[in-house]
Amino acid sequence: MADSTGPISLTVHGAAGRMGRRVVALGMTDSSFHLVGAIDHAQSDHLGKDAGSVAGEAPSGVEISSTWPTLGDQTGPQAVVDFSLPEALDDCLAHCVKVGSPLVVATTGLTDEQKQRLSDAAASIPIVWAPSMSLAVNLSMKIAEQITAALKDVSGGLDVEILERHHRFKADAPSGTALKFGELIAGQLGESTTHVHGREGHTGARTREEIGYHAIRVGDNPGEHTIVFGMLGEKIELNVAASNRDCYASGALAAAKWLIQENKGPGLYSMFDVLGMSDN
Ligand SMILES: NC(=O)C1=CN([C@@H]2O[C@H](COP(=O)(O)OP(=O)(O)OC[C@H]3O[C@@H](n4cnc5c(N)ncnc54)[C@H](O)[C@@H]3O)[C@@H](O)[C@H]2O)C=CC1
Ligand SMILES: O=C(O)C1=N[C@H](C(=O)O)C[C@H](O)C1
Repeated sequence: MADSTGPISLTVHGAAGRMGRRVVALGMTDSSFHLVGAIDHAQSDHLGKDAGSVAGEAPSGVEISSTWPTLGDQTGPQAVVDFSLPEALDDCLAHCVKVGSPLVVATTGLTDEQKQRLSDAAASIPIVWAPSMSLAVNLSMKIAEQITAALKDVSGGLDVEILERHHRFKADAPSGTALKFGELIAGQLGESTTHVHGREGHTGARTREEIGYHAIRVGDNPGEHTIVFGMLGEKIELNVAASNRDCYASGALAAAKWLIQENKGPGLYSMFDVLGMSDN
């Protein structure tokens, strides 16, 4: 149970997708949650089908729909978990603000304008937003910051390159996680850091200030990031890899529980907050 008022009424946005299905499946087996809504695109082939069945589980009694569930006079806690597409997020945000629902946003590839709308919405509802809901990835981000802080002034200079590998279906590049690693590492390196996406042709020698990003798309890889800290004479490679998508799905559900159990007010929270890894 999420708290004394009973299980969290869970709505999954993007429920028919690769991630949405895993959130539905894990949410159904967790007594802290009661699945009440499964939203997907109005043109989805899965509209009208049972969300549990689409997820490969027992029927849930909840059909995949393009309209939001009406929770009526139910007084228990509710939460929305979003794994969809950037262009789908605005409607989801508007709905959550309208009904006052806590929201977990996992979708990546957001525009600057969308990030601003997320911040604006967080003035009225609690939102967890993170490019990776994985414990191992978030811990690796903290380790990457520490390695950078320790090596940034190393004799001969430090070169940081970020390699990410994902399944062939991924729509955005580089991954939201790679960008977040880069942002955190740049925070340690300093303001003159530049971000270089791939290299081709006569690029000249690498500068000390740049972070390089390389996006690999292969098969069914559920997500892997390697941060290379190269020096003259030696290197460190920090590798974090998912074996399947459940690290993200269970992280998102943990974030929804955290919002409810900690009784979080309006605000924009990160997985560092959820995992107790924030600096402040
Ligand atoms: N933060 C994290 O830990 C993770 C984030 N992601 C991100 O989550 C997102 C989804 O990833 P996948 O599940 O692999 O993609 P997917 O393409 O399999 O699923 C997206 C789902 O959203 C649905 N959708 C599209 N338009 C919609 C609309 N207007 N309303 C409702 N649903 C709509 C699609 O029909 C589809 O079912 C991506 O941005 C991905 O990068 C993925 C894994 C982990
Ligand atoms: O699309 C994916 O699959 C993933 N997307 C996220 C990202 O862009 O960082 C997180 C994870 O790596 C899987």
